[in-house]
Amino acid sequence: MTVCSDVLLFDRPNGRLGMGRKKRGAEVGKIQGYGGKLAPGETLAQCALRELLEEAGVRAKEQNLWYVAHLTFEFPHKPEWSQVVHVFRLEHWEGEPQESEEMAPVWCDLLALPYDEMWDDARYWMPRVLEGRKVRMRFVYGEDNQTVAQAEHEEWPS
Ligand SMILES: Nc1[nH]c(=O)nc2c1ncn2[C@H]1C[C@H](O)[C@@H](COP(=O)(O)OP(=O)(O)OP(=O)(O)O)O1
Repeated sequence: MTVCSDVLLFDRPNGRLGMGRKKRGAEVGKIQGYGGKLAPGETLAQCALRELLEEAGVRAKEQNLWYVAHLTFEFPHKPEWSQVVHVFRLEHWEGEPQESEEMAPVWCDLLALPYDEMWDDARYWMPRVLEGRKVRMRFVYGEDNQTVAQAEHEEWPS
């Protein structure tokens, strides 16, 4: 299955979360973290920082990335969309997110995230991540490829 890294810019002092609105691809119009597919030979953290730079022009250090979620998305009716996404929270970075070919930056109020404009799974896992919990979940999307049909917590391997 495709593997992706994903970064959430956690601007705690200002009570906001930095994400981007997708300008192209399957998720056009959706608000989501900055991220993309793992390139050969890359670690998840390297991928996260590369995608953040490519999509938002923001630089950050690996030591400031916090691993917060392991998410498996299954699309039985569109298998090519199925993927595993590793989510990192970032609290320190350099620069202000800039619009790129792929994303337009969006700052969201941490207390009122725009779940209606995000992937349907976000409402299940993001509140937990924002509470500081580490999450491992699996989602199965329904026939419309837009609505979560099944959501479950998974065990971390011991
Ligand atoms: N269901 C979902 N919920 C969510 O919150 N984020 C998701 C998601 N599905 C994908 N993402 C995020 C993870 C990652 O940041 C990004 C991956 O999207 P894509 O597969 O479109 O990758 P890209 O086309 O950006 O990859 P590259 O071509 O490598 O840049 O979308």
